[in-house]
Amino acid sequence: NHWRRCGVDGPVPLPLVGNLLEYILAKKHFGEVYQKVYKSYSSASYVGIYRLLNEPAILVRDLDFVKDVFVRKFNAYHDNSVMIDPKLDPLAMSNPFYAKGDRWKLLRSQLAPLFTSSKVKSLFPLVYDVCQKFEKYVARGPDNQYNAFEAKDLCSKFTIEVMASCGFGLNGEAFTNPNSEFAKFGEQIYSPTFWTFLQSVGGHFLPPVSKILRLPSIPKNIQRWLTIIAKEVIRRRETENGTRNDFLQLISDTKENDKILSENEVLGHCSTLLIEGFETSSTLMAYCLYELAINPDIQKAVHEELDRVLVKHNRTITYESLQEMNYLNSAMLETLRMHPVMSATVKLCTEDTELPPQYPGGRPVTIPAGTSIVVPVMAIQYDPELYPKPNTFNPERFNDENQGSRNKYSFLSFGEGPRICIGMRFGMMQSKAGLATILYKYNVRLSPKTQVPTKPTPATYLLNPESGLWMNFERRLRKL
Ligand code: HEM
Repeated sequence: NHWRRCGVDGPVPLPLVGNLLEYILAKKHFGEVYQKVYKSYSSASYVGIYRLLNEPAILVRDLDFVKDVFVRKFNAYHDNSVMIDPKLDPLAMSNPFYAKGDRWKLLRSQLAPLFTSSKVKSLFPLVYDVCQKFEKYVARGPDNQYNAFEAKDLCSKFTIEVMASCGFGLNGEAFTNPNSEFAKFGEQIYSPTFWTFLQSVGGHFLPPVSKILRLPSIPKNIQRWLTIIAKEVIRRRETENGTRNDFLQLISDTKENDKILSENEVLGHCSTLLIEGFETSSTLMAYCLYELAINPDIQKAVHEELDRVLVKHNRTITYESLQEMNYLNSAMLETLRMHPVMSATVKLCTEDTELPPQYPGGRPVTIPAGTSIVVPVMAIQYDPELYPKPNTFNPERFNDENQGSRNKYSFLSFGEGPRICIGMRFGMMQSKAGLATILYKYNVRLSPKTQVPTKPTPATYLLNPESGLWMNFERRLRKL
């Protein structure tokens, strides 16, 4: 009765599971469940819903309200509606994504200097080295009974290797050693399993239950492993007196009030970058390859751009050449529109706040502090009023002209405002470098094993293709 009493319209909930029955039965990803609600209330600026254990939440529809949440009323909506237990998850305590209030401000300010354009550019040589390994690995061909590469797995190898190198200055051996610690880490933390499903449900919807079940956001053995390698690398750097241009060095050199950060702070930040940095980018890369494989004309246009740009750069991918690949950039943004890695962002309203009327001519409503605010990113990015023919992959939506004429808050794959993804520039750079490396040399074809259209698995918090994205790479014959 909560929303009925407040005079807010919304779907009738079921006991315990609220409006998330299909999610809890693992039939749909929660992003798809929110999309269904979004579509059913087309004239409302928001909808009153219930999440698990019938927690009342507001699902935002109107883009002006979205702007309030991310920017205009940031004071009331600055925290993410996620909770972690410091005892269970000491490393995640350094991740700004989980941090609240002043602690978030501090962590964000410590990380921000790492992501300026010049710092991102300075990391490019390390990314380039990994691109070379990536190319060699693909050239060797798939090594499985399906005679095809699974794109998510393939691209994760690339991004794990990049993060091992750019984060810690280590060789992750993701391409050469199937038992490498880095490869196992990637698999364990993000591959869809019953554990990741429980962790997603517990950590993001039912924090008290996750506390009782003792479900950390990062598995304990991974926390131990990360701590050991980071400490070892920090010690080695101290004794060798070496410097290397990577995240670990940049963080170690960071000063807070003229004091360098403690070893634990450095360790916490490195683990944040490793965890946030690889899965998001590999998901973008894998879905982009999938979309290009099922849209051969668009793939052809990407190839033409690569040939045109790289001929000017000695047929070598450089940081500068990446800046000239505008069409590939648009294809990546269109991929993120259709496959937003975080299909919904959930903020916490931290003070009693007046909302605009739900329907034109209605009256304003005050919601209490503690209410979760769901921004249904996937639903907004599939709204035909914002993106006509939303199921069609069309990179032209992201050329300068079309992007400029659309409401800024209709594209939320990196969030917006003061909490926008801090690693956006680096994530786009590493993904673009990896994609350009492969696409310059190969045509991408889908293997019959791939389900089209692809469906996200409900078992992971971030978007993940349910039955994989299987594909083959055929060497391109380029005219000289
Ligand atoms: C394609 C790649 C990526 C995508 C789609 C992505 C997406 C996102 C999204 C949606 C958020 C939440 C924004 C919000 O709370 O409103 C976020 C936050 C964050 N991302 Fe990314 N991300 C990507 C790459 C990266 C990389 C490469 C790093 C670091 C190396 C990174 C580090 C972070 C951090 C630390 C936060 C928390 C920021 C805060 O709360 O202040 N991300 N990202």
